[in-house]
Amino acid sequence: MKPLIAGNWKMNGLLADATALAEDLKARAAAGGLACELLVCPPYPHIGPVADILSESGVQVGGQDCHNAGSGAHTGDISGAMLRDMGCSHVILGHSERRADHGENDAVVRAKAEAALAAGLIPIVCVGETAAERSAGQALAVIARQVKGSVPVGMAAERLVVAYEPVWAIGTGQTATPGDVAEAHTEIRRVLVGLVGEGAEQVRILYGGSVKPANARELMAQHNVGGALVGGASLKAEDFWAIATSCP
Ligand SMILES: O=C(CO)COP(=O)(O)O
Repeated sequence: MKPLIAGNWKMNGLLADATALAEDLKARAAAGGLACELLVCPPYPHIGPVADILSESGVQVGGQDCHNAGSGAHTGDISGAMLRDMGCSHVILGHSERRADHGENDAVVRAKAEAALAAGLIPIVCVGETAAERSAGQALAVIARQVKGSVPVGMAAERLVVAYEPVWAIGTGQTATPGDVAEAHTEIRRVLVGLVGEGAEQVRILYGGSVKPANARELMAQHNVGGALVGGASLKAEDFWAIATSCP
C-alpha cells in the first residue's frame, strides 16, 4: 500500500485560507506521479468548500473528529455520516489534543472508530505518550495500552490507519529520533497483530510530531512507517508538498 501523508489543519485559518491552500494543492497534484496518497483534514466549516475544490484532484479530505453516535441530541458535535456526506474518506480520532481538551479516553476513541467505520470512513486512530511517561520509561507500555483500548477488534486492516504522535513532539519542533519512531512503530505493529490478525502488516502506521521537509525523508524511511500526520507544516502547500515528495 502507498504511504499516506495526512495534513491536520487543526483550528487554523479562515475559509479564504482553506480554499487557497486547497487550490494550491490541487494545482500541484495535477502533475501526478506522487508515490503517496494525500489527505487534508480541514476544520469542519471548511470541509465542504475544500472537498469541492479537491473532488477531482486525487487529494482526499477528512475530518478531525466525529461523535460515536449516528445522530441525535449532541449539540456542537458532528457524525461520521455527515463527514462522509461532505466528501470525507477519513477521520482523525483520539488525537492527543482531543484526549487532553475533551477528556477522551481509549473507550471513547474506540466507540468513535466503530461509528466512523459504520459510516464508511477510515479512522486514523492516534496514540502517543507524554514527556513524563517517556522519562518514566513507560512510552511503549502507554502506546500498547492505547492501541489495545482504542482500535476496534477484528476489523479489516485496509480500513484502519494508526498514527503514533508522541505528545512532546507535537508543535514543539522536537521530533522523535528515527530510532524512537522505529521502536514505537514496531510495538504498535506487534499489538495490531493481536487485534486484526494476519492483515496487521497492511495497517499503515503514520508518524506525527514536528514533521518538516527537512526531516521527512529520514522518518519516512524507517521500518513500519507508512506515512505522516503533519500539523503545522501542512498549512503551507510548499512544505506539505515537499513532505509528500519525500516518500520512498
Ligand atoms: O499533531 C500533529 C498532527 O496531528 C502534529 O503537529 P505538528 O506537525 O505541528 O507537530
